[in-house]
Amino acid sequence: MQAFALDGAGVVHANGQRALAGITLAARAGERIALIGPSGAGKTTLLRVLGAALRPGEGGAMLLGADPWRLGARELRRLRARIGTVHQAAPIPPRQRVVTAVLAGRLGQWPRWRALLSLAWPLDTAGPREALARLDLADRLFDRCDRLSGGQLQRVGVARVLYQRPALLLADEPVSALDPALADATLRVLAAQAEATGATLVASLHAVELALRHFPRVIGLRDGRIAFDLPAAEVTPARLAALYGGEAGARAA
Ligand SMILES: Nc1ncnc2c1ncn2[C@@H]1O[C@H](COP(=O)(O)OP(=O)(O)OP(=O)(O)O)[C@@H](O)[C@H]1O
Repeated sequence: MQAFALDGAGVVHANGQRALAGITLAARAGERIALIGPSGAGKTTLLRVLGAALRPGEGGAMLLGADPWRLGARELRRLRARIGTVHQAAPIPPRQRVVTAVLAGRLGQWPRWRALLSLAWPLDTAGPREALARLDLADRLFDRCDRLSGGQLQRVGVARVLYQRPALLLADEPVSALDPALADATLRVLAAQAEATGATLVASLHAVELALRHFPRVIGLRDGRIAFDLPAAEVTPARLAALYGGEAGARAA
C-alpha cells in the first residue's frame, strides 16, 4: 500500500519565497526515509506538506490514500489524526505536565468530551508512562514541561507521537537537542515503532551519519528540489559534497 505520493508539488510561501519545486515522490507503507540537505533546502516545508498542514500551491498530494485538500473538515481531521509529527520545537505549553503533553498525541482520535477532559485530568497514565519509559523518561511523568531540559522536552515530543501510533510518522530534526548516544537510541526507538506498527517514517536530519545508519532510503534536498533519492548505501561522499558543498561540490560529483 502507498503511504503517500506527491506529484509535482511546489510551495511558494506568502512572502514570495519558493520553498519547494516540482517534488514528485512516493513511499510504500512501512518505509523509513531520511531527508537531508542544507539549511533552507525545504525539509520542514516538505514535512508540512506530508503532514497535511500545508497545501502545495502547485501539483498534488495523496496522503494515506486521500487527497487532504478535497476532504471535508471532518475527514481532514480524521486523516490528520493518523499522521503524527515530532516538531522541531515541541509545541508544548510550558506549564503543562508531561503526562498531558503525551496524551495530546491522541486528542485528534478521541471524541471531543474525552479530549477536553484529558487536558484537565489524565484519563490514561499507563500509555504515556510506557511511551516515556522507552525514552528513559518514565520518572518525569508528572513533572511540568518547563522543568525539563531541552533534550528531555524533545523526547517528550517523541513520546507523544509514540503514544499516538500514527500510520504516517513525520519527524523534523527529532534528535537535534540530544547527545550522540541519546540521538542514536531515540532514532532506534522511532524505527522500532515504525516497524512494530507498520508506520511509514520520514525524518529530517542534519546529522548525515545518523541518516545513513538508521534509514534505508535517503533523500537529499537542495533549493527546494530533490537532488537524489537513493538507498543509504549509495549515498557517496561525492554526492554529499555536491549536496552541501555548493558549485564546487556539484562539479566534484
Ligand atoms: N513560513 C514561511 N514563510 C516564508 N518563507 C518560509 C517559511 N518557512 C520556510 N520558508 C523559506 O522556505 C525555504 C525552505 O525552508 P525550510 O524551513 O523548509 O527549510 P529546511 O530545509 O527545513 O531548513 P533548516 O534545515 O534550516 O530547518 C527557506 O528559504 C525558508 O526561508
